[in-house]
Amino acid sequence: AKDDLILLDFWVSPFSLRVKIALEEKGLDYEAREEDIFGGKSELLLKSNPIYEKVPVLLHNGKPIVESSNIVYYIDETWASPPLLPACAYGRSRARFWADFIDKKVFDAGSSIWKSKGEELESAKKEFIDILKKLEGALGGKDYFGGDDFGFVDIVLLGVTAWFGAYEKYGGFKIDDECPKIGAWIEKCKKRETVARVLPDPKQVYEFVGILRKMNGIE
Ligand SMILES: N[C@@H](CCC(=O)N[C@@H](CSO)C(=O)NCC(=O)O)C(=O)O
Repeated sequence: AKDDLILLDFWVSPFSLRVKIALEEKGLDYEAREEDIFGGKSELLLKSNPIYEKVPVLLHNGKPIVESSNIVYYIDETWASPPLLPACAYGRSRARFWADFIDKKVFDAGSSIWKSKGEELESAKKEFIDILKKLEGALGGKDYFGGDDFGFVDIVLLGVTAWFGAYEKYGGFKIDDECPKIGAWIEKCKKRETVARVLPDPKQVYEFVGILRKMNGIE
């Protein structure tokens, strides 16, 4: 029988976005079920991810897989083609290193930008750009992080790029000026049908961050 795939989702979550891109790349049908993460999480979410109570959660024939990079890894191991990770252990370890770096650094550094003003904002912006420069170094002259083909690390970073326009606006910088190779990589990835289909509208993300700023008392 066909696999039953349900994604417990939040439309603007960079982490949910990673899973959607991976599912699209594998050509899988899935149901994205929107969670109200501010007002009231569903019983299914609380039961499926009792430890963090966060989205995304992928339910595969009822079995919950949690943590977005981990879910993308599971998808790649469960549906082989097209491969998102290399076959060799060294290549996989390098991919997981960069996914972990992205997980630890990029979203939090970006959040510091819209959460701060004045001096704090300046240092948050510098920190974010330093992190992007390290990623630019990893990309080098390659088309994608893994080389010639789009894959795991691209997907892990792409989810967060949906918020980059908001970071640029609130931070007063242009990624194309600071990290031109990353800027070019983003444009290339956005041309992929599997990415274009699931990326939220940057204007709507910017408006959402405006709401978050109000919720956090930042004007
Ligand atoms: N490390 C996890 C982060 C998921 C997350 O923060 N999800 C947020 C929505 S997106 O910002 C979430 O579910 N927040 C609800 C809450 O914090 O209660 C992952 O990669 O899946």
